[in-house]
Amino acid sequence: MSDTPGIVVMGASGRMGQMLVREVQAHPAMRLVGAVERSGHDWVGKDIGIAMNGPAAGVYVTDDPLEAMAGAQGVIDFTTPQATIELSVIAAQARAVHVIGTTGMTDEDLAKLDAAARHAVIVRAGNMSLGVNLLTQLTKQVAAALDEEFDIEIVESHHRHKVDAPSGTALMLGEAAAEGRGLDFREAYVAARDGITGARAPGSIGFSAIRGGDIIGEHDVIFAGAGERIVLRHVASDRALFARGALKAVLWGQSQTPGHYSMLDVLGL
Ligand SMILES: NC(=O)C1=CN([C@@H]2O[C@H](COP(=O)(O)OP(=O)(O)OC[C@H]3O[C@@H](n4cnc5c(N)ncnc54)[C@H](OP(=O)(O)O)[C@@H]3O)[C@@H](O)[C@H]2O)C=CC1
Ligand SMILES: O=C(O)C1=N[C@H](C(=O)O)C[C@H](O)C1
Repeated sequence: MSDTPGIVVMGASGRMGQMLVREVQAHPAMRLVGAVERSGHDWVGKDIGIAMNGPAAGVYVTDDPLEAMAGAQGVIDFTTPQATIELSVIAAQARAVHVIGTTGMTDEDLAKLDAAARHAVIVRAGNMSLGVNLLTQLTKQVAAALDEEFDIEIVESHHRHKVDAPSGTALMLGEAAAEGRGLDFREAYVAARDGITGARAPGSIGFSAIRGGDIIGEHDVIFAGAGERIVLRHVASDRALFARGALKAVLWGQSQTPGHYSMLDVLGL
């Protein structure tokens, strides 16, 4: 039995899933021990390496997360809210670190994750990159330094396949801005302006979402004042960025006590 943690990748055929499989396989301090896809997916039963048009990996895709988690110390999960919530119960039973990149969670979903995190380590972030997590801190700082004369707007752009809006990253940035300015995020939140909206409400935080092509993920936090504008921007040009953050999180989680953590905890920001 090896000392390196055994890692399961949930949603292994997805855009992030495939990236995660490659990164886990290439990492010297972890082993790929499982790959999960939804029931009915045509990769189920196949060797994950072959399914990804590469050499055999000796790991067969299963639709049974419980089976995949046997002997695993961590699971990395970039899927859907429903799949993530179901998996959180299984990961907690297995006492495995559950790293969650899935976005589009409701408050009810988050409460279920809090419950699972009483028994196991969960690390969840709408964006796993160092750059975006640093940007949340900068956003909080700038929002605190500027008064309400500077309107805060967040613009995000993603590929045509993305199903949720605003993005998880945009919400993280919005929450950081609200915190910096001492606003209640829910009260400040304004999305999807259309028609005769009336003038901008003072103290609001606006969100705009662009969807198209193969954009990996771009975020602007705009502080718009009279005669000047400050724009904080993050551009992701490679999904490996998110996968590497997730790998860092699953290793970090091995030495933590149960709880619901964020990438700020992992990165010490
Ligand atoms: N936090 C971060 O840093 C990042 C977060 N994300 C988020 O990650 C999520 C996934 O993104 P992306 O990879 O682009 O999406 P994809 O649709 O490409 O991948 C999701 C995968 O999950 C699979 N899946 C769905 N239900 C289940 C289930 N019950 N069991 C196992 N697998 C399941 C899907 O299968 P099928 O297609 O057959 O339904 C699909 O293969 C999104 O929420 C996205 O916003 C993305 C990038 C970075
Ligand atoms: O769906 C994506 O692709 C991404 N989702 C995350 C989000 O919702 O912010 C992170 C990244 O921007 C890519």
